[in-house]
Amino acid sequence: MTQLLYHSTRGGGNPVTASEAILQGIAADGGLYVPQSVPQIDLSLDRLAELNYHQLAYEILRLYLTDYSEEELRRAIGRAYDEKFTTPEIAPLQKQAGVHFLELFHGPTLAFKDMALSILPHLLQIAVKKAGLGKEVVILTATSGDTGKAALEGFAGVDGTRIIVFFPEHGVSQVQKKQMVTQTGENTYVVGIEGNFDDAQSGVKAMFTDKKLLSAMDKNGFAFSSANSINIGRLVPQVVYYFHAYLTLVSRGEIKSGEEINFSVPTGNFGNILAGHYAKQMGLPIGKLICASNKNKVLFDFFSSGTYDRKREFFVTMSPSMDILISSNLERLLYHISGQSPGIVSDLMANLADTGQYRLPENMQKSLTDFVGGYATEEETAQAIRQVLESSDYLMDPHTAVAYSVWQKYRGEADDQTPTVVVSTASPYKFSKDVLTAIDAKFADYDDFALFKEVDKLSAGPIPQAIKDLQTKPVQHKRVCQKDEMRAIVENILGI
Ligand SMILES: N[C@@H](CCOP(=O)(O)O)C(=O)O
Repeated sequence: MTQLLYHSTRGGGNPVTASEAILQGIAADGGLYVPQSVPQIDLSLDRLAELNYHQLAYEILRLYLTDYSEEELRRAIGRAYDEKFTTPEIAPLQKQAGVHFLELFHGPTLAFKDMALSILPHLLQIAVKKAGLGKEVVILTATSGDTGKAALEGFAGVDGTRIIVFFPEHGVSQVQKKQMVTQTGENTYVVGIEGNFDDAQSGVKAMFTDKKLLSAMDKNGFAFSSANSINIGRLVPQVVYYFHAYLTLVSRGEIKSGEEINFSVPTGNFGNILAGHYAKQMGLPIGKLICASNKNKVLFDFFSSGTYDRKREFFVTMSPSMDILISSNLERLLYHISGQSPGIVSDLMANLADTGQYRLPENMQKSLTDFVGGYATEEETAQAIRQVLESSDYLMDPHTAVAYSVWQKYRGEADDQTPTVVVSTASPYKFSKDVLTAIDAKFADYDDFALFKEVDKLSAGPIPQAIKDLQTKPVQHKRVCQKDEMRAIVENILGI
């Protein structure tokens, strides 16, 4: 098979192999690695429909990670998708309320991030060996709630790595925070910041291109990588579940092979939905990718107007993982729809950095037809939770509820009856208080932990083992910093 190489969206440096891109996390010029071309599936959908999740993952991953051997990939897949997932299906599909929910929260941390962060540490360790790196890899991670815990779980105790997670001290759910600050493992560091996710992500990205810091890291035997979806090693495993959802519908006779379906995806950093876009580009029959935002509707405005404008009020919502105004992965989409022009992407990104906004040229705007933007207010999100519980006895978390609400509005407005998969990104247990308050205001007086039993009563399945004893677990991490202290914290942790 010919080698698939990866380029920086901003054109700097030479193309790199998949393992090099995964190891670096982000390109040296601050751009994101993108495949030089999106590979095409080389097996028929009918043949793919015969495969289980592991086999399917191999068939997708081998097309992107061409410098990994078959044995390396199969072993990594086997170790990633094992009994850490509470269902052998890995990503079950539930037909409820006129739609299909793709449940991606049956992994160890109860969020879709497990789908990629269970395998990324294995891919990274292989990459370290291939590169003969001889350095400790420091995984710098910014989180708005879910990535952080999934990354900690994936990298805790992994030889040759340290993981440092920055999260908004006042912008995640109680369960999300407790999941992170109780993380054990000598190579794990968790730091709250007095700022929002965008501050955390910008601080992390700046460190990746900070020459002085990089030189100090190098001298002391460290190298950075990333567990965020800016790392292509996060995105590729996410492509798999789009295929899995489609093929499950074919196997169940819900659709005919080749028929188009839509996906409604709750999105903040644009990584999840971009993985769906790659699946479509690979040949999966996807009609619309519905990009569902919460009250922080920067992506909705972008798709409606062609202008990206992050200069606006930032809201803390009941879907905190999507409280994001700088959607990193949009840069990759811009690269693809610009005809792979690093010059255009660099200009747009420079505008974003300098003025907080950019406007797409007309021809690029016309290339956005795969996507439909929509958003749900807090009240619409709560209403969706109530409505689906009442009609179908099915309990959604607030992120999933955003995607459901946006899909409903889109279907009505566009009169589009295409079978649809709502990507269900987190367990309702992670947001017990908000979920239950959406149903009955009396629950607003309780905390997340006190309400696990109530969630259990509402057919969400038994309280997951992963969070059963969370409330009483000892706190391991107490660091909190200002947003301009992130670099100093990293230097302190590494002793450089
Ligand atoms: N929703 C995320 C924010 C970071 O996104 P990522 O997909 O780039 O890791 C979170 O929960 O942290």
